[in-house]
Order: sequence, then C-alpha cells, then structure tokens
Amino acid sequence: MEFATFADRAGTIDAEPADLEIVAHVRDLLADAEGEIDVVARFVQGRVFPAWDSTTLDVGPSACYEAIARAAGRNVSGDDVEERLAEVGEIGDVAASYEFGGQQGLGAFTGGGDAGSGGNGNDLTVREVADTLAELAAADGSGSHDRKVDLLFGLFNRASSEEARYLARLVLSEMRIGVGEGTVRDAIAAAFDVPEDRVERALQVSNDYGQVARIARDEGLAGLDAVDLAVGRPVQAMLAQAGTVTDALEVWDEAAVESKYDGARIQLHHDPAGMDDGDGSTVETRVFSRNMEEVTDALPEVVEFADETLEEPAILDGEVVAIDDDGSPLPFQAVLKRFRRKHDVAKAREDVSVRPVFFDCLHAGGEDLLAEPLTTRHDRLRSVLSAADSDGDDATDGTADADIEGLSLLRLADDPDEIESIDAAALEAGHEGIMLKDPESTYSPGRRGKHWRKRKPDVETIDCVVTGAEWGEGRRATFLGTFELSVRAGDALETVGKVATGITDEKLEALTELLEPHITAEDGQEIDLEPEVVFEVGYEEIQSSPTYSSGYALRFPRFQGVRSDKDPADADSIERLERLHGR
Ligand SMILES: Nc1ncnc2c1ncn2[C@@H]1O[C@H](COP(=O)(O)OP(=O)(O)OP(=O)(O)O)[C@@H](O)[C@H]1O
Repeated sequence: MEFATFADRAGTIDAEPADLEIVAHVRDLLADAEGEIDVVARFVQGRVFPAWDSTTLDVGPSACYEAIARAAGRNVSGDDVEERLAEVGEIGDVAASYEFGGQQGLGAFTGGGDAGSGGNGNDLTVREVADTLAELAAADGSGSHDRKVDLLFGLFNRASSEEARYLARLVLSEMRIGVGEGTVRDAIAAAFDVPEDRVERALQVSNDYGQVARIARDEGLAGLDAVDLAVGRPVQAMLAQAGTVTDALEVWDEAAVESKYDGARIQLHHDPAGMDDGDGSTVETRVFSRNMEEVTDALPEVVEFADETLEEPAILDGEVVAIDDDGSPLPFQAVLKRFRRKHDVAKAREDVSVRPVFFDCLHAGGEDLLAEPLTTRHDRLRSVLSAADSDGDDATDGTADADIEGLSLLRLADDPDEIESIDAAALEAGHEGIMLKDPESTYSPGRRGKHWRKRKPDVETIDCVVTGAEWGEGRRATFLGTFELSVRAGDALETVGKVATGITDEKLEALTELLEPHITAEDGQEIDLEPEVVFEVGYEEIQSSPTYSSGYALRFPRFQGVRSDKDPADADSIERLERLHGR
C-alpha cells in the first residue's frame, strides 16, 4: 500500500466523529492493506512496533523538526519549524504546511496532491516507511543523531503534504486520529468475519495487532485460536480494582487472599533452552515491567533467582520488592532506586537489594494457563518454583508454601475475621495490605476487572479515645500491643473496637511510654487507662455490633497516628459513627 493511500484514509478517519464509522473505515483499510496489513494495523493506531516490543524510535522532537526543515528547503531551519509549531499547536499541521519533494529554495508546487507522491515519481510505500523507521530505531552510538535525521529527511523529502502530516505524527507518537485498541479489534473482526471475542483473545495472548490482523485474514478462526503465548514476548498484566472484603465475599463463596507486596510489577520469562534477547543474543531469562518494558539488566537478582530455581519454560507474574539486610520488605520508594536503572546497576545493588515474589503463572512447560482458574495456576506456580527443591517436597498439602522461595502465600477464606487477621499479619510483615482474588477467575491480560481487588484504602478516619490496652506477647511482652478504642456518648465513653495493626515496633514502644502513666487497673495482660490519649484510626466500614458498648464496631481498624493536638473532649462522637454507618 502506498503511504499516500494510508495518509488519505487516515485523513478521512481523522475527520470522522462517529465511533462506528471509524471502525468501518479501519475495517476497509485493513481489507485493502494486502501484504502490508501488519504495518497498517499498527500505523493506524500510531504504533511503529508491536505492543510487546519495547523498541522505541528514540528520536527527539528536535531531530524531527530538523528533518522537516531540511526537506522543506534551504530557507527553513529547525527553529522555524518549532516556531510554527508554537503558533499552530500540532506537528501534523506544521509538517503539512510545507512543500516537500526535494524542492530547493522556496518550495514550488509539485502537483503531488493529497494522494500523490512528492514529485520525484517515486512513491513511498507503507512498508518502506516501516523499514526506514526500524533502521532509525536501530541506529545508536556516536553519529546516530545525524543518521536518524538523515533517514527522516529521506522520508519527508519524498512525502506530499498529507503524507508528511501523518508521518510526523507517527514519528512523534502523536497520531491521535481516534483509533484505539478496541477500534482495531472490532475492525479486524468485521473485515474478516471472525468473532470479536476470539480476536480479543488472540490480541491478549500475542499483543501484536499486526500479526492478529494477518492471521484473521489468512487463516480465519482456526488460526486465531491457535495463537499462543510465547516465552520472551510479554503479555499485558492483569490489574485490580479497589474493593472491600464485604463486597468480595458477597459475590464469591470464598476469597483467595494474598499479601499486597509493596514493590514493582514484573513479568518473568524463562526458558532453559534459551530465547532471543531482542538484540540477537540468546538468554535464558528476560524480565518485563507492567508496561512490557524490558527491565532484565536492572534486576540481576531476579535473573539469578530464575536461573537457579526454574527448570522448565515459564511465564510468571509477580512483584519485585526491595529488602533490608534481614530480608524484610522496604517501602516502595526503595525499589524505585533499582527498577529501570540502566547504569551502575552493581553499585545500586550494593545499596538496595531486591527479591521477586510471584503470584501467578501464565505459562509452564509448554502449556498456556490463562484460561485455568487462579487456584490451578497457583498450584502450577508452586510446582514450577519448587522444581529445584531436591527433597521433592512440592508442598501439595499447602503447608510448606512459606518455605518455597519466591512464592506468594495464597489462602482461601470465607470468614471476614480470618481475612482481618491475614491483613494484620500482612501489615505486620511490612506489606502494603492484602489482595482479594476470585479463586475461580481466569487470567485476563490488561483488564482492570472485579476478579482482583486490592482492599480499599481507608476512605475515612475517626478520632477515638484510648480507654484500655493489652500487653503484647513474646518479644513484645514489654510493649502495649492492642488498644481499646472509644467514642464520646454524651459525657460518657463507649467502646467501638480494638486496634492492633499498622503499628511498627518503634511506634509501639513510643505509645507504651505515652500510655503507661495513665494505667488505672491491670488484670493479667489487660489494662484500663485513664481517657487521656486520642488515636486517629482508619477503617474499612462501620458495622452494627453487639460486641462493643457503642453498638458499633470498626471493621479493619488501622492505627494512623496520635492526635496529640486533641483532648478526649474533641474525639468523635457516637452520633458521627451513626452518620458514617448510615452512608
Ligand atoms: N499478591 C498480589 N497480587 C496481585 N498484584 C499485587 C500483589 N501484590 C502486589 N501487587 C501489585 O498491586 C498491583 C495491583 O493494583 P492495581 O492493579 O491497582 O495497580 P496499580 O494501579 O499500580 O495500584 P497500586 O499503586 O496500588 O499498586 C499490581 O499491579 C501489583 O504491582
């Protein structure tokens, strides 16, 4: 297909406001794309490379302005192009405002027209543009800037105004003609008469709109259904919604509960037989970010872990977490010092170490698992991660999961109290909270569905008076560990719950010092306190409950801090609880 034809069609789409009409135009474009269907399916979305491919053109706007200026003639400079952009506001309009075609001087009219070439009789094709841009992306090292400008100049120099408009937008990732992924999916289905959901599945698995369009056309449904995951080719990550335990248990019989690890999402691809690393070398392990960017070189610990632990081809989904010298998780900010780092990785590793935790398995031993339920995928994950375990204890009874390095602990629970204690243990271990997942759910790449929920962060906090406490146990026996919370009810105080979570050892020590002078009675581990200190407490919801004297209970109470600026008289009242409960 000539690039002029593509530009002409892109112009029609650009001018079309109705979504359905846009799909129809893209459908026709794909149907007419012949041998270049793969490129056309990408270009129309403004993509030069497949979604799974982290290759970028690596070309700054100034290189593009320079190339446009050179193609526009001797009297035009990169600065002129930039100035015009400031006036016009959009690079496509700017590029289209020049006359190209190797004209010297003032840019005489070439008669190329919208669908014509730049006047040298040598029509630019879609494939040529794609090949030149691939060559441009590959240019690196010294002199690469000039090489990139030369290649771009070569394209603009052969372009008509309308071709230049879409070429400039493509190069600067500013296509913006209203064609998103869903449009291309529907257009492929309509063009080649295949069901949308099967196109969707093939797209999820391959992340390659060009390949899927070609397969739909040439091989039909059977071809689409045969598209598999490939080790080495990243898949979009499944995402979560915020949700409450109560909501989750209403829809599912039971919830699969896991810690929410506070790190960065990774997708690990491993093949003991080796895979292409994208640069022509063979590697056993590649690691990708949530946006399918390659982060392998930044995370040598993850690569070492995979090389030591895995014995079969696998695609694993997980989180990389920064850890301190004892192996305890560090806050999210620490992992940012490592993630995506390109230089001085060894030095950064000395400062902050990381370790991976995996919670899903998309592919193992040649078998795609996306359509399997979560529990089956997690079982497979366990066996993949325990392959190197020489005693052969692959923990099928679930008891040894905590001993399997790199495996998330997944527990099935249908009791909110049990989930609350898993949440408490997760916070205690330094994680961010918990994830709730539907045990039956399949893996939906790229979807932020209801099957995965991150327990809703506390939307509201209340200020409670601390009226009692319990001494801790074991190494915490000298600290107060659990605090009884009360709210005002007229002149009296009524209990509303206990908080034990969200408090580090240092904070417990400080709180003990603060509260000890106010102890009025002690019975075993339990103590009564003079009402003096006010805590700010987060919660998931307020329930009616006979357990506490206020008639309400805080579900998932979490310590936020001491309100040293407040007296008990300023604490929240039972009336406020009533109002919050009624919401
Ligand atoms: N056990 C787990 N299961 C799934 N995701 C987990 C788990 N532990 C940590 N995570 C992280 O939580 C994220 C899920 O939340 P979400 O889909 O909302 O992503 P997000 O927008 O990056 O949110 P957040 O900023 O809260 O991590 C995942 O992308 C992953 O990085």
